[in-house]
Amino acid sequence: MKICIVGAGVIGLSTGLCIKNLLPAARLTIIADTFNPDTTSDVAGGVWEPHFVTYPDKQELSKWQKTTFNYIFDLSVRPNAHEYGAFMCPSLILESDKVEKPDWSDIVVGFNILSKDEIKRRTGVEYETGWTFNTLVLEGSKYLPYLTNELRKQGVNFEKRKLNSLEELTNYDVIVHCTGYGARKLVGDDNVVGYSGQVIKVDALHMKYFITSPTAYVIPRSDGLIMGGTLIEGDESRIPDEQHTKMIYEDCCKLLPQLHGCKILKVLKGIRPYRKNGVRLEKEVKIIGSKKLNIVHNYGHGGNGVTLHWGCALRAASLVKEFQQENL
Ligand SMILES: Cc1cc2nc3c(=O)[nH]c(=O)nc-3n(C[C@H](O)[C@H](O)[C@H](O)COP(=O)(O)OP(=O)(O)OC[C@H]3O[C@@H](n4cnc5c(N)ncnc54)[C@H](O)[C@@H]3O)c2cc1C
Repeated sequence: MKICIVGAGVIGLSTGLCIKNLLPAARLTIIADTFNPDTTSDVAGGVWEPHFVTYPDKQELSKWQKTTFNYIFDLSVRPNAHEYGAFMCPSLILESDKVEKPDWSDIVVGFNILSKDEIKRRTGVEYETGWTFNTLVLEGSKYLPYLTNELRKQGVNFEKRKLNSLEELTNYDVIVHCTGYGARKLVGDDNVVGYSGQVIKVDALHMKYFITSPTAYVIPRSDGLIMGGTLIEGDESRIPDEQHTKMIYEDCCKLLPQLHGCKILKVLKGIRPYRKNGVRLEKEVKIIGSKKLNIVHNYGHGGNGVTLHWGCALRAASLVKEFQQENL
């Protein structure tokens, strides 16, 4: 069976690994116009935290979230967890409005709702909502190379090229489509809307908490700290904006004054692939003249690509297997 995955972000690479686990004999090629370290997945904060996530089937969504949490947790407790960039992280979420307890509160560890007094005592500022819990972080700069190496070891081919249409791939038995924001053009899906995100990496190694407020957030890294960030609808540019860099730095220092003076190491920008009706994870058959394209779509994860990736990758691999069984 000849399979082609289009896209080499966290979704394409993890789907590749799940397909190889399920169908070891499959001949797999991954085509993409950008690879690690130049994809949006490399920019991701990498925190497991559902964020503006929509999907019509709530049970299925919860399954993908839980499966992914458990999978990252398993990576984080292995002796070589640092090679995957997976670790457990104490977290604090602050909101100006009163927000109901999220439906994912039973997936993370030790979810606790803070009283307004407790929030004021801890932060010195008044917020309506405050939650503490432990969640997981997966660093793209380590996890994506790990996935790539695993796939190479299993004989997967990598090809760097930009596609204008999936119809260029008629010589494959199944195409697995994982192009994130690229799907808007590649398959003409107008429901995909890009929300750009800029973050900066600083040398504050001592900060080991994920903290997010209405104006700023910080996420620890093994080699620094991510300060974020912007969320701009419809912005397609991946070139960082200097004014935004300044604003992010100032807002994070307002949230955590101990960050004043830390050095900027890197500025990163990516495009979150939101999709109005939620992730597209389904099979499609297209007839092109005398040829048939068997497609599995797996795109549109918005700001939740890391949070959902493993659950979605397992499902996408099972859809590939369904195509194989139908053709037998
Ligand atoms: C600032 C920021 C912070 C974030 N923080 C988090 C977080 O903490 N937690 C979380 O869960 N998510 C987070 N996200 C969201 C996360 O980054 C995305 O959901 C995820 O990266 C999407 O992965 P993907 O593989 O679908 O897309 P991408 O990483 O964009 O990969 C798409 C791939 O498709 C290829 N491609 C596209 N079009 C074509 C074409 N025409 N031909 C060939 N190849 C093509 C690209 O080259 C690339 O290889 C964040 C995003 C941003 C920007």
